[in-house]
Amino acid sequence: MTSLPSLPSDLPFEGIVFDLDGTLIDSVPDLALALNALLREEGLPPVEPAQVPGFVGQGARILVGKAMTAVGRPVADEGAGAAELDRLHDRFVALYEAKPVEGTRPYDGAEAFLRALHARGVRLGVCTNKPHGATLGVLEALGLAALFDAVVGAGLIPERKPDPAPLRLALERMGIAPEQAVMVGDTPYDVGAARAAGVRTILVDFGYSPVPPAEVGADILVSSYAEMPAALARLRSVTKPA
Ligand SMILES: O=C(O)COP(=O)(O)O
Ligand SMILES: [Mg+2]
Repeated sequence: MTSLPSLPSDLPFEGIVFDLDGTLIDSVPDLALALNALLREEGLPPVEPAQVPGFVGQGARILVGKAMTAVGRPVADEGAGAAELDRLHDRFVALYEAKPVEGTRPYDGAEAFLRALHARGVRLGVCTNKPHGATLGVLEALGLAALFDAVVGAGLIPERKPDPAPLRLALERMGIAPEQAVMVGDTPYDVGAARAAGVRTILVDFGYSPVPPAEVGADILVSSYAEMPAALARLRSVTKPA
């Protein structure tokens, strides 16, 4: 049996909410597959997988819009463009939901870290801008769904990160007060939501942040899941977000 990472003996929080794409899982392979299937149907050229991280983090509609711009057919999100973007978004989500985990994998050490926290009785949640149905499909397919007390994906409520509302909903469902929580994410959208909700933050530097991770303003920055136990211990000196 794989041994679980050792956590600090005294944890300075009761629950952790994780972002999904770019934080727990590298989902770009399947996002790129679905995007390119959509572009092919539209008679447009494909995007390079290396471009896709720059599209992820603000939800599927923005992802599709950025891809359309990248292939030279920008769609304005107003008037007739908004209806066109709705159509492209719905088709993208259908294509993605049909094949969400062909190449998607948790980052090294992420699953063992989740299992160690779960075994310690820490309450766990997911708060993502990925559509809610697709989020549940990915977590089930990767065998991670049972580890979480709350999963909040896009569409459950109208607001998306960096608005704090979806994070607050996840915490409410976990039964955790903001000051007893930590948010682990990869972008300014995660840190923005957490600060607005009064939640401490850990940022991973290997995700899809559009700005340099050190400039995002998280309380603690880590470069791998191996660094997480020490990061959790350091949270003790982070009393509340600035
Ligand atoms: O933009 C998305 O679709 C998902 O992004 P998130 O899991 O990083 O919130
Ligand atoms: Mg993310």
